[in-house]
Amino acid sequence: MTGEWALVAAPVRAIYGRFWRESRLALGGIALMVLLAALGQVATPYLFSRLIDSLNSSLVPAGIVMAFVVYAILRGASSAVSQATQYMAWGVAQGLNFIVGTSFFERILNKRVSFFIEHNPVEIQKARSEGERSLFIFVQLGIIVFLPALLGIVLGVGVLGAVINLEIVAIVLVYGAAFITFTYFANRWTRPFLDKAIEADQENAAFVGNAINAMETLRYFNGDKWIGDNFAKKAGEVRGAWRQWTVRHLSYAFGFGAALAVQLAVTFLLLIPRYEAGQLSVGDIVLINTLMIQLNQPFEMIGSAIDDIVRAYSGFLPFARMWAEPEDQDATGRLAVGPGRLEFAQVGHRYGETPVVEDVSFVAERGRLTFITGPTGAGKSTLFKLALKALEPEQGTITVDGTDLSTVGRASWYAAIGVVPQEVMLLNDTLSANIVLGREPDAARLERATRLASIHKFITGLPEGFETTVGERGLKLSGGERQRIAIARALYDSPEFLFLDEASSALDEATEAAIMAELRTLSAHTTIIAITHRKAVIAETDTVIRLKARKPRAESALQGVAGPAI
Ligand SMILES: Nc1ncnc2c1ncn2[C@@H]1O[C@H](COP(=O)(O)OP(=O)(O)OP(=O)(O)O)[C@@H](O)[C@H]1O
Repeated sequence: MTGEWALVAAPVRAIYGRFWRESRLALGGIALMVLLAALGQVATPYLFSRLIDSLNSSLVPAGIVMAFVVYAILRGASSAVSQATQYMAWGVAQGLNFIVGTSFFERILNKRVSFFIEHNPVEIQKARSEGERSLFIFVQLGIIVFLPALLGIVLGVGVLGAVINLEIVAIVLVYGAAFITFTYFANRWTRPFLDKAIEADQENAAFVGNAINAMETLRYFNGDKWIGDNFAKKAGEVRGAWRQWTVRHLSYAFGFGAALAVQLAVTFLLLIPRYEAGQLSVGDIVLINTLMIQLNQPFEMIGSAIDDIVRAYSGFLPFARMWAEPEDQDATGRLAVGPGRLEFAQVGHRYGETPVVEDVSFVAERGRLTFITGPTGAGKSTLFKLALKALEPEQGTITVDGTDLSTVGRASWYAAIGVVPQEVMLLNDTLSANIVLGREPDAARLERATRLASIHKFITGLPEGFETTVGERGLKLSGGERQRIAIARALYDSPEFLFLDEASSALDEATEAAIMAELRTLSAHTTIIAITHRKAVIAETDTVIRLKARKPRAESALQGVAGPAI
């Protein structure tokens, strides 16, 4: 299997496997209806041709009249079954959409941090919707095109061969084979344009995601035109590739038309002498004409389905690539928190070839705050990412009350911690939803956390209180308000460990001092580790880990207080 096929096969197998398990009964029912519709499509013209041949006198017997009525009923039933099949197929395929969407989302949730650094939401959403469309098309084509078409061909050819003659069958088959082969090659020749269009479209989605995130800043720099032009350039690439694809296909369409003209001409040249010789009746000619048109249809359907499949395959690639990106490996161990001792022992990490954290050792305990300081880019946030299991240490170990953190499952560790990241992330939802964030709602805990974070008065002073919505990324709030919401969120569950990454950088001195005082009272029961650039927040009794740029190193606490092991 080539790399690309293997890439596509993995999600297709997983998703269709689940689809089959959940929908096989409905799929079986649809297959049965398809069979009935195909039988009807061949049986009714056959019956009609025989009825026409039986009309050889001006007085039509009552039996023949009844037979025409039966023909009409059969025709109606066959049409009803084939319409109903399409709607049933549509309904079943909607079930597939549900499976694709949920499986993809589950998969994305387990991706590594690096995935979210490389891809923005618009790009991910675009890949998901295209992937969903492609997998839907494969099933839809299978059920309402390939299966009926193949049955139609088999039955139609059978009737033609049995009733008329094998030459006509051969003509139909040659035409069909030529049609499908030509479509296949036409798609191979146009595939590069298709891939280019889809790739450019996906890049454009990433570009739009980037631009929307930075829209406010772009405006202040008069960047609207620059961004608009860039978008138009990329959209132009998409349009150009589609145009080239379309022009090629148009020229192939004339080839198909010529093939059909040749097929019909040859058939009638063969038929007319036989009719003259009395070997064929008028009914036979009507039957041949109907069956040929009916038989061409499935071949043409298969041809255009090949078109759709090739397009869907290319459209599926961004989905498959994201599906294949590595996931976070999780351990299964559960953490039993004791006195709350977090220890880094000779921990090292590098991004690519660049060492960022080297040989860092320290201990964070309860009873005092632990601060990590150092110049910008020294690796402070990286140290947090290691402690938060967003990155794995390449050297050394991180232990929590003696348990190696690498053996602890994320869910277990995250149940014990609270985190305030450097960049606060708020959902466009209410203040309470942003603080509770899916945990058990509890008014008392909400009040306690917001009081500790010095934001309770502000929230209760709002007309809608905790039900106030905060806007996209929380942009209806000030930077300091967002930061205090993030602190309240981290404290909501009374965590055993609290990680603060420059959590008070946007606060005025008085608010910062008030929050720090609250945190100091909590430190008896919570291990608190904070990154800061502000010396004013550090007390004499705190532990300080000072990292140095490029060559990080942990130092003793300020003014001789027993500090970390280096
Ligand atoms: N995902 C990444 N890939 C490559 N390099 C990275 C990545 N994340 C951070 N770095 C680099 O690692 C170094 C340390 O980054 P880190 O964010 O840990 O620094 P910091 O000490 O927290 O800085 P600041 O005080 O400015 O927040 C920086 O030079 C940064 O450019």
